Amino acid sequence: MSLSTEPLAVTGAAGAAESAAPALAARTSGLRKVYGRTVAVDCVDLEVPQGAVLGLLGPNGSGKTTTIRMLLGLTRPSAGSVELLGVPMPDGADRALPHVGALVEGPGFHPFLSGRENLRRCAAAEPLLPTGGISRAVDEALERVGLAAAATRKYRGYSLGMKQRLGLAAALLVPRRLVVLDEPTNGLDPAGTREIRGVMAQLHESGTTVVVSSHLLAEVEATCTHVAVLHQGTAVAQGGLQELLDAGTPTLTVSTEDVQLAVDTLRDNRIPFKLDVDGVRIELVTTTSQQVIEKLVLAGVGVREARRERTGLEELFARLTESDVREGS
Ligand SMILES: Nc1ncnc2c1ncn2[C@@H]1O[C@H](COP(=O)(O)OP(=O)(O)OP(=O)(O)O)[C@@H](O)[C@H]1O
Repeated sequence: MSLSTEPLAVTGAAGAAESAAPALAARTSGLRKVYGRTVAVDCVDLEVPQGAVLGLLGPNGSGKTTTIRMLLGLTRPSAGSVELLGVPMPDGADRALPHVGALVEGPGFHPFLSGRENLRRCAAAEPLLPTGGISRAVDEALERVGLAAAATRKYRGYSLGMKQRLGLAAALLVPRRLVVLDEPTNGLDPAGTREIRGVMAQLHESGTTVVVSSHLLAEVEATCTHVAVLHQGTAVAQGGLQELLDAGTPTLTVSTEDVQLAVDTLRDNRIPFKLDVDGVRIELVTTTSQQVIEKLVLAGVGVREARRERTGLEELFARLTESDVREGS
């Protein structure tokens, strides 16, 4: 991935963020945050390519929210640097943030105002939104997150999913170059999750860069083009999702009732394997799944099911979360 180190020309109120597109929508270098004795984030070099949907993946407490807060200038790094849309943070916050929509740590809405009234207040504080455009922007944002029908209801009567969607609507009041979402589907039912995914897909199609944190691999796999895996505050993997998925050694799990015959066949063919719950598991290092299946079938092994699995990212993420479970026990 090429890095743009060129300083961007600063023009007008929004400065660099408006004048040219940096190669990376966000970048951190040697990012570190310490709270007392807790090192929440350490040595994180994050690169968010323009137009990517980057999943910040990691178990609870791995530093996702802290990283996002530093990206947005909500907290100052103890060490290292952050660039958002080509400008340094937090000092360039006034220039970058009008182009960034964020849903972090539950939005602060007024409980006794309706969803629409709340959004109008948010809209009035948007530097890029002219006063005359507020009503339309609010209605469009409500429509986009599926809250148009509930727009006049008081915020305190909203379900968790509706509150989350109103937060997303606030983040989408003006076209953004970058949208940052911290665990946006937390606590949502499947329908709410689908709606948030739909909005993310729309953002991606329109060229908006998205950073979304999650502790769920499946969630990231379903929505992201890129991923960065955090573990105990450090980034242990980063890159294109497909690249990472392809990086590990694939394995083939063969379910069979003829386990002994399968074992003998694999030994005869010098194919390393492990016994699995209902069959054998083969690391596809020197052989392909087709070759393995052919050898087993020719030897008379009744293959009930054969599946390639445990790709690079899954393997890595499993290792992370398993080590956390051990540490916690
Ligand atoms: N304001 C704070 N003061 C003290 N410690 C903090 C603070 N914020 C975060 N931490 C600690 O920093 C570490 C990383 O926390 P962070 O919230 O960034 O992780 P996370 O990956 O977002 O977790 P989760 O998935 O549970 O939201 C944790 O050990 C957390 O307890």
